[in-house]
Amino acid sequence: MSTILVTGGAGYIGSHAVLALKTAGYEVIVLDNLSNGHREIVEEVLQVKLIVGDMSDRPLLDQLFATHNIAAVMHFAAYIAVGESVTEPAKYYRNNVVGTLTLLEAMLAASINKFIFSSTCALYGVPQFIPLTEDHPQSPISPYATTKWMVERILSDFDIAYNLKSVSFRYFNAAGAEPNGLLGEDHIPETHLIPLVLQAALGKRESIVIFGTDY
Ligand SMILES: O=c1ccn([C@@H]2O[C@H](COP(=O)(O)OP(=O)(O)O[C@H]3O[C@H](CO)[C@H](O)[C@H](O)[C@H]3O)[C@@H](O)[C@H]2O)c(=O)[nH]1
Repeated sequence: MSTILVTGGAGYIGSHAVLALKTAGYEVIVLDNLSNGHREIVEEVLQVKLIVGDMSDRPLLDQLFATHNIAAVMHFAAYIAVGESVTEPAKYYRNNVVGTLTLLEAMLAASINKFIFSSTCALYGVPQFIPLTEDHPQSPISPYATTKWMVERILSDFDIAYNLKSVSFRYFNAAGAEPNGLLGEDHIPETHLIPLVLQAALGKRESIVIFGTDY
C-alpha cells in the first residue's frame, strides 16, 4: 500500500485525516513542527511515524522524499488564527505561502505530483449570495484567507506548468470529535467559536464574546 505524507498531522484536521488514512490501509508519515500540534496524538493514539520538522526545511524534505516512497502529500500544516493573521501577517505569508512553496518544489524535485490541500471557505470573503457555491467569486478579507487563496493560485499554475495534480478542500467551520472519542479538538490557544461555546457550557470559562454588530 502507498505511503502518504501528512503535514500538520499532529493538528486537529490533520490528525483526523491520518486516522482515516490508516483505517483505509495506507501507510502514513506525519511531518509536523509541533508548534501547535500534539506529539502524543501521533505517537500514542495514531501510532504512525512522526518526523518533527518544518516544511520550510528544504534539506529535511529532500532527505524525507529520498528515503521514503511517498505517493502523495496531504498538506494541513499552517497557521490558522484569523485574528493573529491581521496583526502578524508576515508570519502567515512566510509560513503558509513560502513554506508551502518550499514543500511543493521539494515534491516536484522528487517527482511526486499528487497534493491534497487544506484550504478554507474563508477565501470567498463576504458572501454575495447564499448558499455559497464553489464558483462564487473569491475575495479573501483576512491575511489568513489570502494565504490559502495564494496557495490555490500556485497549485493551479503548477498543474499547467509542472503537471502537479491537486485537490483543495474549502471546508467551513470544522468542529467536533472523532465518533469513538479517540481524537478531539484542542487548539492552543483556543480561538474557535464552537469549542469556546462548549467550554462556556461546561463551566470551564465564564463567557464568550460574539464579535461584530450585525447579528
Ligand atoms: O470568541 C469568538 C470566536 C469567534 N467568533 C466568530 O465566530 C465565527 C467563527 O470563528 P472561528 O474562529 O470559530 O472560525 P473562523 O471562521 O474564524 O476560522 C476557522 O474556520 C475557517 C473556515 O471558515 C478556517 O478553516 C480557519 O482555519 C478556522 O480557524 C467568526 O465569525 C468569528 O468572528 C466570535 O464571535 N467569538
